[in-house]
Amino acid sequence: SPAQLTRRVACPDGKNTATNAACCALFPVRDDIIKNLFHNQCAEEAHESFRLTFHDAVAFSPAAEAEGKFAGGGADGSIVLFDKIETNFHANQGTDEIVALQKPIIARHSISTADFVQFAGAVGLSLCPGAPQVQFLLGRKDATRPAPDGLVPEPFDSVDKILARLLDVGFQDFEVVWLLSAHTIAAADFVDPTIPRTPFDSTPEIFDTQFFIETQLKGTSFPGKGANQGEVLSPLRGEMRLQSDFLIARDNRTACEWQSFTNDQEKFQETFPDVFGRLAVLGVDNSTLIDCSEVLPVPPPLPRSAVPHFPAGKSIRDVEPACAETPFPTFPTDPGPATTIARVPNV
Ligand code: HEM
Ligand SMILES: [Ca+2]
Ligand SMILES: [Mn+2]
Repeated sequence: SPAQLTRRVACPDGKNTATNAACCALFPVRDDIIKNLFHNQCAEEAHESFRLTFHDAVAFSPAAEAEGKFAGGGADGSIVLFDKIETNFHANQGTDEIVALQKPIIARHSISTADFVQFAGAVGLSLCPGAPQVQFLLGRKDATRPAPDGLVPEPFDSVDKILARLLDVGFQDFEVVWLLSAHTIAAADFVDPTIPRTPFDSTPEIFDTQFFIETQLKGTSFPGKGANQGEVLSPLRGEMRLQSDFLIARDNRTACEWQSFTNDQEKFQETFPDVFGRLAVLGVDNSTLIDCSEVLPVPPPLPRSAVPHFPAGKSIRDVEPACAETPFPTFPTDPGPATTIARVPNV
């Protein structure tokens, strides 16, 4: 196979080999992160590190740059390097905690902060069953100045605003849907600060398609006292629904793409690496980067029991279909009484 034809070098640690000697330095970083930051689980810290990749990278505006303004360096580590400034931006609420946990780890390795942010997020993703294998490229330069405020999407932004912002960094409407696959392993701490770690789907510990199914169900209640800025009614007790996810699931530019993921784990897994790979190098001169994807762990497969389903108590009658071209697929309903979704644990 092509892999066997690639010459590998022995790493100085005496344990690992790599296709490029520069990747050797990442093995101890990976092991440190998995053990001491994630405790080997797809839980809060892995989710937050994964989210941080987006908040660092998306703070970049080619449109503003074309007008001669500095508008962020993209995946340049600025959210960690200038954390006193950037973690105070409203859209970055809550990122201060994961930044504080990442800093001592960055300090004990020789890796750029910009690379660390993207690497830690990719490693976090790889701990989640069902996640696809993504790329990791090494060699980003660190930021010398903070990104300006206003570039990270907010859950109360209009669909027009979110799509325009992401188009500025190169993502088409349908690719915004691909990116939002990330919300299958996600929860909110600050949308309703009285109920931190309230998940966006019933399975925040696995990278499955439930997020796309559940966001299409009619909203019935709030997980907390409700109607916070950026929050809309959710269909399940203990589940948080962002207004932005609700609207993008129902907008005629994105609804059919959204629906197409509900019953297609294969498409879901194949599309995410493309958009995540591009996100991870926003603003970066990628001609000098080295492919170290081999250092990332291979994600565990989805458990066989994880098949697309309507949560207990829900059926096709609860769906608010929004794709005019294709009827919403139907799924078996989980047995039992309607359940309350547990909050994501801290590990
Ligand atoms: C496009 C518009 C997006 C909006 C408006 C948005 C908004 C949000 C909000 C409000 C939260 C909850 C934050 C909190 O209160 O703790 C959240 C969580 C999260 N977001 Fe997004 N997001 C977007 C796109 C993305 C993308 C592209 C990624 C890809 C990496 C992503 C990854 C995550 C993750 C992993 C979490 C969960 C963090 C945790 O569980 O601690 N989001 N998002
Ligand atoms: Ca999930
Ligand atoms: Mn969180």
